[in-house]
Amino acid sequence: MSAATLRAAIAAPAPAWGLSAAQIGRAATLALHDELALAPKPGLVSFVDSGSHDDMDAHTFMRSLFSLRRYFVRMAELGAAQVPFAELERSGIAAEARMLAATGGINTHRGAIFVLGLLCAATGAAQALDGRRDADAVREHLRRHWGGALDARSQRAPTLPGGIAARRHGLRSASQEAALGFPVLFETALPAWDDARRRGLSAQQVRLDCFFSILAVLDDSNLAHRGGLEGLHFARRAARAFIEQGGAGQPGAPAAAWSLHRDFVARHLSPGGCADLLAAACFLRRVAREP
Ligand SMILES: CC(C)(COP(=O)(O)OP(=O)(O)OC[C@H]1O[C@@H](n2cnc3c(N)ncnc32)[C@H](O[C@H]2O[C@H](COP(=O)(O)OP(=O)(O)OP(=O)(O)O)[C@@H](O)[C@H]2O)[C@@H]1O)[C@@H](O)C(=O)NCCC(=O)NCCS
Ligand SMILES: Nc1ncnc2[nH]cnc12
Repeated sequence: MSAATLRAAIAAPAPAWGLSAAQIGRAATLALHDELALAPKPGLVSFVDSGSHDDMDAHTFMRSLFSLRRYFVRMAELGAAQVPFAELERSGIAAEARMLAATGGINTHRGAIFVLGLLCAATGAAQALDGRRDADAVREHLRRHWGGALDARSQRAPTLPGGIAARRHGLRSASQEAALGFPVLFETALPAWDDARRRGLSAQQVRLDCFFSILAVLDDSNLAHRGGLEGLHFARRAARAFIEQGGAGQPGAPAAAWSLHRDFVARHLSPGGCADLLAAACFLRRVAREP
Protein backbone atom coordinates (compact mmCIF):
# COMPACT_ATOMS: atom_id res chain seq x y z
CA MET A 1 0.00 0.00 0.00
CA SER A 2 1.40 3.38 -0.96
CA ALA A 3 2.07 6.15 1.55
CA ALA A 4 -0.45 8.34 -0.30
CA THR A 5 -3.26 5.74 0.06
CA LEU A 6 -2.45 5.32 3.72
CA ARG A 7 -2.46 9.09 4.27
CA ALA A 8 -5.85 9.35 2.54
CA ALA A 9 -7.30 6.57 4.71
CA ILE A 10 -6.00 8.21 7.87
CA ALA A 11 -7.27 11.65 6.87
CA ALA A 12 -10.74 10.38 5.96
CA PRO A 13 -13.27 11.56 8.55
CA ALA A 14 -15.11 8.89 10.49
CA PRO A 15 -18.69 8.45 9.33
CA ALA A 16 -21.16 10.54 11.34
CA TRP A 17 -22.46 7.46 13.17
CA GLY A 18 -19.03 5.97 13.75
CA LEU A 19 -15.93 6.21 15.88
CA SER A 20 -12.71 7.84 14.73
CA ALA A 21 -9.39 6.01 15.00
CA ALA A 22 -8.60 8.29 17.94
CA GLN A 23 -11.77 7.17 19.72
CA ILE A 24 -11.06 3.50 19.02
CA GLY A 25 -7.52 3.89 20.35
CA ARG A 26 -8.78 5.73 23.42
CA ALA A 27 -11.20 2.87 24.14
CA ALA A 28 -8.24 0.44 24.11
CA THR A 29 -6.23 2.59 26.54
CA LEU A 30 -9.23 2.92 28.84
CA ALA A 31 -9.82 -0.83 28.64
CA LEU A 32 -6.28 -1.45 29.90
CA HIS A 33 -7.06 0.89 32.77
CA ASP A 34 -10.34 -1.00 33.45
CA GLU A 35 -8.33 -4.21 33.73
CA LEU A 36 -5.67 -2.70 36.00
CA ALA A 37 -8.31 -1.13 38.26
CA LEU A 38 -10.19 -4.39 38.88
CA ALA A 39 -9.28 -5.87 42.28
CA PRO A 40 -8.84 -8.52 43.29
CA LYS A 41 -7.72 -10.44 40.20
CA PRO A 42 -5.99 -13.58 41.46
CA GLY A 43 -2.20 -13.23 41.21
CA LEU A 44 -2.34 -10.07 39.11
CA VAL A 45 -1.25 -6.46 39.65
CA SER A 46 -3.87 -3.86 40.60
CA PHE A 47 -3.86 -0.51 42.40
CA VAL A 48 -4.14 -2.49 45.66
CA ASP A 49 -1.05 -4.68 45.36
CA SER A 50 1.41 -6.38 42.99
CA GLY A 51 0.01 -9.90 43.24
CA SER A 52 2.57 -12.54 42.23
CA HIS A 53 5.01 -9.94 40.88
CA ASP A 54 8.01 -8.45 42.62
CA ASP A 55 9.36 -6.56 39.59
CA MET A 56 6.34 -4.40 38.80
CA ASP A 57 3.39 -2.55 40.30
CA ALA A 58 0.47 -0.40 39.15
CA HIS A 59 2.84 2.50 38.37
CA THR A 60 4.77 0.27 35.97
CA PHE A 61 1.49 -0.60 34.26
CA MET A 62 0.44 3.05 34.05
CA ARG A 63 3.75 3.99 32.40
CA SER A 64 3.29 1.11 29.97
CA LEU A 65 -0.32 2.08 29.23
CA PHE A 66 0.63 5.69 28.46
CA SER A 67 3.40 4.55 26.13
CA LEU A 68 0.84 2.58 24.09
CA ARG A 69 -1.75 5.32 23.50
CA ARG A 70 -0.53 6.31 20.03
CA TYR A 71 -0.04 2.69 19.05
CA PHE A 72 -3.71 1.78 19.46
CA VAL A 73 -4.82 4.78 17.39
CA ARG A 74 -2.31 3.82 14.72
CA MET A 75 -3.60 0.23 14.64
CA ALA A 76 -7.16 1.52 14.11
CA GLU A 77 -5.88 3.68 11.24
CA LEU A 78 -3.95 0.78 9.70
CA GLY A 79 -7.00 -1.44 10.10
CA ALA A 80 -9.25 1.08 8.35
CA ALA A 81 -6.75 1.01 5.48
CA GLN A 82 -6.79 -2.84 5.54
CA VAL A 83 -3.01 -3.07 5.39
CA PRO A 84 -1.30 -6.46 5.09
CA PHE A 85 -0.57 -8.23 8.37
CA ALA A 86 3.17 -7.51 8.06
CA GLU A 87 2.42 -3.81 8.63
CA LEU A 88 0.39 -4.55 11.75
CA GLU A 89 3.21 -6.75 12.97
CA ARG A 90 5.81 -4.01 12.43
CA SER A 91 3.66 -1.60 14.38
CA GLY A 92 3.22 -4.20 17.18
CA ILE A 93 6.97 -4.84 17.40
CA ALA A 94 7.67 -1.08 17.63
CA ALA A 95 5.03 -0.78 20.37
CA GLU A 96 6.70 -3.58 22.31
CA ALA A 97 9.98 -1.66 22.15
CA ARG A 98 8.25 1.49 23.47
CA MET A 99 6.61 -0.51 26.27
CA LEU A 100 9.98 -1.95 27.32
CA ALA A 101 11.58 1.49 27.22
CA ALA A 102 8.78 2.90 29.40
CA THR A 103 8.97 0.11 31.98
CA GLY A 104 12.74 -0.30 32.14
CA GLY A 105 12.63 -3.65 30.35
CA ILE A 106 9.67 -5.21 32.17
CA ASN A 107 7.05 -7.08 30.17
CA THR A 108 3.73 -5.59 31.24
CA HIS A 109 1.59 -5.64 28.12
CA ARG A 110 3.16 -7.84 25.43
CA GLY A 111 0.00 -9.93 25.14
CA ALA A 112 -2.25 -6.86 25.23
CA ILE A 113 -0.22 -5.21 22.47
CA PHE A 114 -1.01 -8.25 20.35
CA VAL A 115 -4.68 -8.85 21.27
CA LEU A 116 -5.89 -5.25 21.64
CA GLY A 117 -3.78 -4.12 18.69
CA LEU A 118 -5.53 -6.66 16.47
CA LEU A 119 -8.94 -5.70 17.82
CA CYS A 120 -8.26 -2.00 17.17
CA ALA A 121 -7.28 -2.85 13.60
CA ALA A 122 -10.37 -5.02 13.11
CA THR A 123 -12.63 -2.33 14.61
CA GLY A 124 -11.07 0.23 12.28
CA ALA A 125 -11.82 -2.03 9.32
CA ALA A 126 -15.39 -2.87 10.44
CA GLN A 127 -16.08 0.82 10.95
CA ALA A 128 -14.56 1.94 7.64
CA LEU A 129 -16.13 -0.75 5.46
CA ASP A 130 -19.48 -1.46 7.11
CA GLY A 131 -20.05 1.41 9.53
CA ARG A 132 -20.28 -1.20 12.29
CA ARG A 133 -18.44 -1.67 15.57
CA ASP A 134 -20.32 -4.48 17.34
CA ALA A 135 -18.38 -7.56 18.45
CA ASP A 136 -19.64 -9.79 15.61
CA ALA A 137 -18.47 -7.30 13.00
CA VAL A 138 -15.08 -6.88 14.69
CA ARG A 139 -14.51 -10.65 14.72
CA GLU A 140 -15.72 -10.99 11.14
CA HIS A 141 -13.29 -8.34 9.90
CA LEU A 142 -10.39 -9.76 11.92
CA ARG A 143 -10.86 -13.09 10.16
CA ARG A 144 -11.58 -11.64 6.74
CA HIS A 145 -8.51 -9.40 6.50
CA TRP A 146 -5.88 -11.09 8.66
CA GLY A 147 -7.17 -14.61 9.44
CA GLY A 148 -4.86 -16.31 6.91
CA ALA A 149 -1.78 -14.44 8.12
CA LEU A 150 -2.64 -15.13 11.76
CA ASP A 151 -2.96 -18.80 10.92
CA ALA A 152 0.50 -18.79 9.34
CA ARG A 153 1.86 -16.73 12.28
CA SER A 154 0.58 -19.33 14.75
CA GLN A 155 2.57 -22.12 13.06
CA ARG A 156 5.89 -20.37 13.73
CA ALA A 157 8.05 -21.91 16.43
CA PRO A 158 7.54 -20.01 19.71
CA THR A 159 10.46 -18.02 21.08
CA LEU A 160 9.03 -16.70 24.36
CA PRO A 161 8.70 -18.69 27.61
CA GLY A 162 4.88 -18.71 27.52
CA GLY A 163 4.63 -19.88 23.92
CA ILE A 164 7.31 -22.52 24.56
CA ALA A 165 5.42 -23.81 27.62
CA ALA A 166 2.18 -23.83 25.61
CA ARG A 167 3.76 -25.97 22.90
CA ARG A 168 5.38 -28.33 25.40
CA HIS A 169 2.02 -29.01 27.07
CA GLY A 170 -0.05 -29.08 23.87
CA LEU A 171 -1.95 -25.89 24.80
CA ARG A 172 -3.28 -23.07 22.61
CA SER A 173 -0.82 -20.16 22.65
CA ALA A 174 -1.84 -16.51 22.25
CA SER A 175 -1.16 -16.61 18.51
CA GLN A 176 -3.19 -19.82 18.09
CA GLU A 177 -6.05 -18.25 20.01
CA ALA A 178 -5.85 -15.30 17.60
CA ALA A 179 -5.78 -17.60 14.55
CA LEU A 180 -9.06 -19.14 15.74
CA GLY A 181 -10.64 -15.67 16.05
CA PHE A 182 -10.30 -15.51 19.86
CA PRO A 183 -13.01 -18.08 20.74
CA VAL A 184 -12.60 -17.62 24.50
CA LEU A 185 -13.14 -13.89 24.14
CA PHE A 186 -16.13 -14.01 21.82
CA GLU A 187 -17.80 -17.25 22.92
CA THR A 188 -17.12 -17.27 26.67
CA ALA A 189 -16.09 -13.86 28.01
CA LEU A 190 -18.67 -11.68 26.23
CA PRO A 191 -21.62 -14.02 26.98
CA ALA A 192 -20.52 -14.10 30.66
CA TRP A 193 -20.38 -10.28 30.61
CA ASP A 194 -23.90 -10.06 29.15
CA ASP A 195 -25.25 -12.64 31.57
CA ALA A 196 -23.82 -10.72 34.55
CA ARG A 197 -25.40 -7.51 33.26
CA ARG A 198 -28.77 -9.21 32.86
CA ARG A 199 -28.49 -10.25 36.51
CA GLY A 200 -28.13 -6.59 37.44
CA LEU A 201 -24.53 -6.76 38.75
CA SER A 202 -22.41 -3.61 39.15
CA ALA A 203 -19.76 -2.70 36.58
CA GLN A 204 -16.97 -4.11 38.78
CA GLN A 205 -18.92 -7.31 39.44
CA VAL A 206 -19.55 -7.74 35.73
CA ARG A 207 -15.80 -7.51 35.08
CA LEU A 208 -15.03 -9.92 37.90
CA ASP A 209 -17.48 -12.53 36.56
CA CYS A 210 -16.09 -12.00 33.08
CA PHE A 211 -12.53 -12.48 34.37
CA PHE A 212 -13.39 -15.74 36.16
CA SER A 213 -15.22 -17.09 33.10
CA ILE A 214 -11.99 -16.59 31.13
CA LEU A 215 -9.79 -18.08 33.86
CA ALA A 216 -11.99 -21.21 33.92
CA VAL A 217 -11.19 -22.12 30.30
CA LEU A 218 -8.25 -20.20 28.76
CA ASP A 219 -4.97 -21.99 28.00
CA ASP A 220 -3.09 -19.14 29.70
CA SER A 221 0.53 -19.68 28.73
CA ASN A 222 1.75 -17.59 31.70
CA LEU A 223 0.10 -20.03 34.10
CA ALA A 224 1.67 -22.94 32.22
CA HIS A 225 5.07 -21.23 32.21
CA ARG A 226 5.08 -20.47 35.93
CA GLY A 227 3.09 -23.39 37.35
CA GLY A 228 3.11 -26.11 34.69
CA LEU A 229 -0.07 -28.03 33.90
CA GLU A 230 -0.71 -28.42 37.61
CA GLY A 231 -0.77 -24.63 38.07
CA LEU A 232 -3.05 -24.17 35.06
CA HIS A 233 -5.49 -26.82 36.29
CA PHE A 234 -5.44 -25.45 39.83
CA ALA A 235 -6.39 -22.00 38.46
CA ARG A 236 -9.19 -23.41 36.33
CA ARG A 237 -10.67 -25.46 39.16
CA ALA A 238 -10.60 -22.42 41.44
CA ALA A 239 -12.36 -20.30 38.81
CA ARG A 240 -15.02 -22.94 38.15
CA ALA A 241 -15.72 -23.28 41.88
CA PHE A 242 -16.05 -19.49 42.23
CA ILE A 243 -18.56 -19.38 39.36
CA GLU A 244 -20.51 -22.42 40.62
CA GLN A 245 -20.86 -20.78 44.04
CA GLY A 246 -22.66 -17.84 42.42
CA GLY A 247 -19.77 -15.76 41.05
CA ALA A 248 -19.37 -12.06 41.78
CA GLY A 249 -23.02 -11.75 42.82
CA GLN A 250 -22.76 -14.18 45.78
CA PRO A 251 -22.77 -12.54 49.24
CA GLY A 252 -19.24 -13.67 50.12
CA ALA A 253 -17.74 -12.96 46.67
CA PRO A 254 -15.18 -10.28 47.67
CA ALA A 255 -13.78 -12.41 50.51
CA ALA A 256 -13.68 -15.51 48.29
CA ALA A 257 -11.90 -13.62 45.50
CA TRP A 258 -9.32 -12.15 47.92
CA SER A 259 -8.71 -15.59 49.36
CA LEU A 260 -8.05 -16.92 45.85
CA HIS A 261 -5.73 -13.98 45.21
CA ARG A 262 -3.64 -15.01 48.24
CA ASP A 263 -3.61 -18.66 47.03
CA PHE A 264 -2.33 -17.59 43.62
CA VAL A 265 0.36 -15.38 45.17
CA ALA A 266 1.47 -18.27 47.41
CA ARG A 267 1.87 -20.40 44.26
CA HIS A 268 3.50 -17.56 42.28
CA LEU A 269 0.78 -17.86 39.61
CA SER A 270 -0.12 -14.92 37.35
CA PRO A 271 -2.79 -15.30 34.64
CA GLY A 272 -1.55 -12.47 32.41
CA GLY A 273 -3.30 -13.86 29.31
CA CYS A 274 -6.65 -13.81 31.18
CA ALA A 275 -5.98 -10.18 32.15
CA ASP A 276 -5.46 -9.33 28.48
CA LEU A 277 -8.72 -10.99 27.43
CA LEU A 278 -10.57 -9.14 30.18
CA ALA A 279 -9.16 -5.89 28.76
CA ALA A 280 -10.27 -7.07 25.31
CA ALA A 281 -13.84 -7.64 26.57
CA CYS A 282 -13.82 -4.16 28.18
CA PHE A 283 -12.62 -2.73 24.87
CA LEU A 284 -15.35 -4.41 22.81
CA ARG A 285 -18.05 -3.24 25.20
CA ARG A 286 -16.62 0.28 25.23
CA VAL A 287 -16.54 0.57 21.44
CA ALA A 288 -20.07 -0.80 21.24
CA ARG A 289 -20.94 2.05 23.69
CA GLU A 290 -22.06 -0.16 26.52
CA PRO A 291 -20.94 0.55 30.09
C1 LIG B 1 2.64 -13.08 18.90
C2 LIG B 1 3.11 -12.97 20.31
C3 LIG B 1 1.93 -12.58 21.15
C4 LIG B 1 3.78 -14.28 20.80
O1 LIG B 1 3.03 -15.35 20.49
P1 LIG B 1 2.94 -16.71 21.33
O2 LIG B 1 1.82 -17.44 20.69
O3 LIG B 1 4.25 -17.41 21.41
O4 LIG B 1 2.52 -16.15 22.74
P2 LIG B 1 2.44 -16.60 24.23
O5 LIG B 1 3.80 -16.62 24.79
O6 LIG B 1 1.52 -17.76 24.41
O7 LIG B 1 1.67 -15.33 24.82
C5 LIG B 1 2.16 -14.03 24.69
C6 LIG B 1 1.46 -13.20 25.73
O8 LIG B 1 0.03 -13.19 25.50
C7 LIG B 1 -0.68 -13.33 26.74
N1 LIG B 1 -1.31 -14.70 26.74
C8 LIG B 1 -0.93 -15.82 27.36
N2 LIG B 1 -1.72 -16.86 27.06
C9 LIG B 1 -2.64 -16.38 26.23
C10 LIG B 1 -3.75 -16.97 25.54
N3 LIG B 1 -4.02 -18.28 25.65
N4 LIG B 1 -4.50 -16.19 24.76
C11 LIG B 1 -4.24 -14.86 24.63
N5 LIG B 1 -3.21 -14.23 25.24
C12 LIG B 1 -2.41 -14.98 26.02
C13 LIG B 1 0.36 -13.16 27.82
O9 LIG B 1 0.58 -11.74 28.01
C14 LIG B 1 0.33 -11.22 29.32
O10 LIG B 1 1.21 -11.74 30.29
C15 LIG B 1 2.46 -11.06 30.20
C16 LIG B 1 3.05 -10.93 31.57
O11 LIG B 1 3.46 -12.19 32.00
P3 LIG B 1 4.52 -12.36 33.20
O12 LIG B 1 4.43 -13.77 33.66
O13 LIG B 1 4.33 -11.33 34.19
O14 LIG B 1 5.90 -11.99 32.54
P4 LIG B 1 6.97 -12.66 31.65
O15 LIG B 1 8.04 -11.64 31.52
O16 LIG B 1 6.38 -13.15 30.35
O17 LIG B 1 7.51 -13.94 32.42
P5 LIG B 1 7.92 -14.22 33.94
O18 LIG B 1 7.91 -12.96 34.73
O19 LIG B 1 6.88 -15.21 34.41
O20 LIG B 1 9.25 -14.89 33.85
C17 LIG B 1 2.14 -9.70 29.61
O21 LIG B 1 2.78 -9.56 28.37
C18 LIG B 1 0.63 -9.76 29.43
O22 LIG B 1 0.18 -9.00 28.34
C19 LIG B 1 1.59 -13.77 27.16
O23 LIG B 1 2.79 -13.37 27.78
C20 LIG B 1 4.07 -11.79 20.50
O24 LIG B 1 4.84 -11.92 21.62
C21 LIG B 1 4.86 -11.30 19.34
O25 LIG B 1 5.41 -11.98 18.52
N6 LIG B 1 4.89 -10.00 19.41
C22 LIG B 1 5.48 -9.15 18.41
C23 LIG B 1 4.43 -8.14 18.03
C24 LIG B 1 3.47 -8.72 17.05
O26 LIG B 1 3.69 -9.68 16.35
N7 LIG B 1 2.31 -8.12 16.92
C25 LIG B 1 1.37 -8.58 15.95
C26 LIG B 1 0.49 -7.50 15.50
S1 LIG B 1 -0.49 -6.90 16.75
N1 LIG C 1 -2.76 -6.65 35.84
C1 LIG C 1 -1.80 -7.47 35.41
N2 LIG C 1 -0.96 -8.07 36.29
C2 LIG C 1 0.02 -8.90 35.84
N3 LIG C 1 0.21 -9.23 34.55
C3 LIG C 1 -0.61 -8.67 33.65
N4 LIG C 1 -0.65 -8.76 32.30
C4 LIG C 1 -1.64 -7.98 31.88
N5 LIG C 1 -2.26 -7.35 32.91
C5 LIG C 1 -1.63 -7.77 34.03
